[in-house]
Amino acid sequence: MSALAEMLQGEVARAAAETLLTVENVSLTFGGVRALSDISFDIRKGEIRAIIGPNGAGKTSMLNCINGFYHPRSGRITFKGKTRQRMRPYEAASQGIARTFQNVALFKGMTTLDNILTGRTLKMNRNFFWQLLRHGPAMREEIEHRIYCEDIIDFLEIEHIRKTPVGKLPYGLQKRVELGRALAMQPDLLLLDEPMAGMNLEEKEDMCRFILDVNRHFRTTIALIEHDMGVVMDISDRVVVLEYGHKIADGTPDEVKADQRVIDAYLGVSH
Ligand SMILES: Nc1ncnc2c1ncn2[C@@H]1O[C@H](COP(=O)(O)OP(=O)(O)OP(=O)(O)O)[C@@H](O)[C@H]1O
Repeated sequence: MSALAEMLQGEVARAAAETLLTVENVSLTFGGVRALSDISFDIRKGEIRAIIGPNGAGKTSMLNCINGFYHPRSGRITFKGKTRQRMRPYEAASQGIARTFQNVALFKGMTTLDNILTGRTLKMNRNFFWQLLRHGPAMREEIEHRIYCEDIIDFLEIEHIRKTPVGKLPYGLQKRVELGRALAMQPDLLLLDEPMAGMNLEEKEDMCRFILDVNRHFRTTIALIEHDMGVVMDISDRVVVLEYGHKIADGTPDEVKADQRVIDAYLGVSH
């Protein structure tokens, strides 16, 4: 093999190794509404990838396709080298995709610790019988899961609310607990749907710091939807922009910021 061919092969292999998820020509419709039209982009291992766009652009629908909640009408999604046509949310979760929601989705009557422990469910090996007995291997396993969750609680600086029912917590802290539960799944890919929605400035700054820390400390790849452009441009490695279900731009924050179609979309210029 020539030196050039070898080099090219190396490049291809490296690019493949660096890509965690590929979305290819994905389309999704609801009755007459085309929520997504022929969308393609990728997410590289270790990056923070933002998905932005005006209201109704298709951002949440895209996350829902990635985590198996919606099944695209056409196109395909490849995660960790495995291409799938249809996948259910629990299969996506067991393969390493965790998710938080636009409106917090926690068990409001349960404590912070118990909510975060629910994130370990898929990691539990002992069956229901052992868990009922709370004895032997099941007991040991539960202790290990609790230690793991306590570490996450320390990491997210929420020790003071570990025994508080989450329904009693302010919204910003509930969002942090939800992040904790997703982290408890030890995901390869973390999907965050508007993690800073409804937060005040201080809460937003905290959440930004935690997202960056999660990315660096756990090396978790993150895809996030966020409306706050300052935040998106500050913390993302790359940004994909949707408008009316179409992809209109894809690149670094600087590239996207300078793109005329993006400027028009955000200023409401009709095409
Ligand atoms: N379950 C559904 N049934 C019918 N239409 C839907 C459904 N989910 C989304 N849509 C439609 O698909 C389009 C894209 O919606 P989506 O929620 O993905 O946009 P979005 O960019 O996340 O918007 P927002 O920023 O307001 O959350 C919209 O026209 C929306 O009305």
